[in-house]
Amino acid sequence: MQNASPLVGVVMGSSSDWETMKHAADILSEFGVAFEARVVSAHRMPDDMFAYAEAAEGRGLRAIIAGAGGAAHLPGMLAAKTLVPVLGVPVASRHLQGVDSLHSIVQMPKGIPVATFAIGTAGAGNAALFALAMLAQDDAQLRDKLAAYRVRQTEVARAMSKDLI
Ligand SMILES: Nc1c(C(=O)O)ncn1[C@@H]1O[C@H](COP(=O)(O)O)[C@@H](O)[C@H]1O
Repeated sequence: MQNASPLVGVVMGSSSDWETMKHAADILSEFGVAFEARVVSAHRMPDDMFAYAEAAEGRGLRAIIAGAGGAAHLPGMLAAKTLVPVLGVPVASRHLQGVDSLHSIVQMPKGIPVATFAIGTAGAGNAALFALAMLAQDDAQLRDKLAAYRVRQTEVARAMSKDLI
């Protein structure tokens, strides 16, 4: 669903974040929600990052999932420049395992919120599920798909017991 007009932007500070962020993209694909994936570094391409944030609402984006590692300023800077909700994903960093990324994203000053998720792939997946839950507020079909996803997940969890003694 990368050709239809995107509803969700999946952005990241570097292509090295894609291993993590593709877990968000995979879930959006699974649910058939149009999205785009872009590298938009606040540090390395600040003007592009500003332009992306400024255009987001007019382009019809309903959520931006932003992943970054280390001094992870991207989600907060995007949030500073747009009213589109920003969902921050701390990417695991080489030396500090993403605790630095988490703290960078979660410690926003009052007034500019970033919804912050867990470090790594679980956070990326949950950010996508959260974006879907927001979109499902006015999309009954999507709501049904989310409900079915939960049912399947429960079945998988229940089946786990059979492998135990
Ligand atoms: N945190 C940021 C930002 C930003 O916040 O603007 N731009 C790049 N980065 C991060 O730098 C890490 C290393 O990047 P490289 O692998 O390209 O050296 C990545 O996790 C990226 O998100």
